[in-house]
Amino acid sequence: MFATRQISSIAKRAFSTSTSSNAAKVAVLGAAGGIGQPLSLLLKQSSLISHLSLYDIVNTPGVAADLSHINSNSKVSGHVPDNNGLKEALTGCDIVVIPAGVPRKPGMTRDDLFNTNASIVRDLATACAEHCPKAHILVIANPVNSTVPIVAEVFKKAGVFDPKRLFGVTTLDVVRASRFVSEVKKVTTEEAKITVIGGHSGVTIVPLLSQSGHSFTEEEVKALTHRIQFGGDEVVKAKNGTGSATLSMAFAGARFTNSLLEATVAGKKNVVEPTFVKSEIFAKEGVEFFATNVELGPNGVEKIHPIGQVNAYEQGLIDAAVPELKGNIAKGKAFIVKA
Ligand SMILES: NC(=O)c1ccc[n+]([C@@H]2O[C@H](COP(=O)([O-])OP(=O)(O)OC[C@H]3O[C@@H](n4cnc5c(N)ncnc54)[C@H](O)[C@@H]3O)[C@@H](O)[C@H]2O)c1
Ligand SMILES: O=C(O)C[C@H](O)C(=O)O
Repeated sequence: MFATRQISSIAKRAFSTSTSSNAAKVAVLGAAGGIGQPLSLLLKQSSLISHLSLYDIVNTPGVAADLSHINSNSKVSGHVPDNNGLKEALTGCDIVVIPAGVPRKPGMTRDDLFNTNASIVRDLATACAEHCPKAHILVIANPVNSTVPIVAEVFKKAGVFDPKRLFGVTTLDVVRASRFVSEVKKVTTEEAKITVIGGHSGVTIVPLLSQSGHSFTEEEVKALTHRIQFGGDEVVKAKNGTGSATLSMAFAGARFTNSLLEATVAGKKNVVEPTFVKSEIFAKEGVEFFATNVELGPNGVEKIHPIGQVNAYEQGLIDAAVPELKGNIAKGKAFIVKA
């Protein structure tokens, strides 16, 4: 009893209270986890964040206390479920990033996480729809191809869905693609900007190497494509049962969040990031969400870039991705619509 009360009072405490009006309240849900902690550390460095609100079912008071000693200007608060912790974490939020959920172990697909993560994401989305219906929602929790439709359906049910403000975070795929291509072509990562479209799992991850400006042998294309599509498996295998990518994901999640902050808070123009959003590109094929490069603006999605020119090999990859994506999206949607 004493311990619970003590945790609650610490949990509600906000630290380092300097704020700026030209900055946003950003919540990280799952903030005490493998991604959540380094992501929160990276976001603590942003001058475009006035309040970093950390929520998890455990341990956020400690994470918040620790981060609050960093002398950047944002306030940090830590919240757990006690005493309306989720409501407090979310109220007034401009951006909510969701890495809450279980990660893969070797031998699992991302879809194998659905049974656990679908309800976690549904419940967090329900709270967002109630307490910060206008916030931009950035979904990291896997399987992204299904969890993004879950958030959409929850927001639709609550009558607050704005497709311009819902993003599946696929940034790690382009981060990996850039790194892997830079190694093969012996160029800097700035010289290896790779467009990746589709979704975020296996064959739904479609790198468009032909648009990179580099030339590749057929073997290089096949090897790079496979490595980009299954890069997550490399990390899962190397971590040997202790989780999946956390540090590179924190880097990628911070990159996307910072780009959105630049577009929404700082008014920067021509901010483009790849992301899995509601899109017309394959809507006729029944694919409601699709990742392409997206221009971000003050209200979130400003302009969805077309796929552009692809070669026959890439067209084959797209043809394999579309039916898989359709099934993943339908599964997420059905989880809410029939509930
Ligand atoms: N989109 C991507 O590119 C990408 C990349 C890497 C990992 N992921 C996914 O991100 C998720 C998290 O990975 P991780 O390595 O950080 O896992 P983790 O287990 O280290 O951390 C997850 C955190 O979520 C918390 N949590 C669980 N249920 C919660 C709830 N209802 N409310 C709030 N918090 C809750 C846990 O307490 C834990 O701290 C996984 O689903 C993983 O597959 C996605
Ligand atoms: O591979 C995973 O399960 C985590 C993540 O989706 C990744 O791409 O690293």
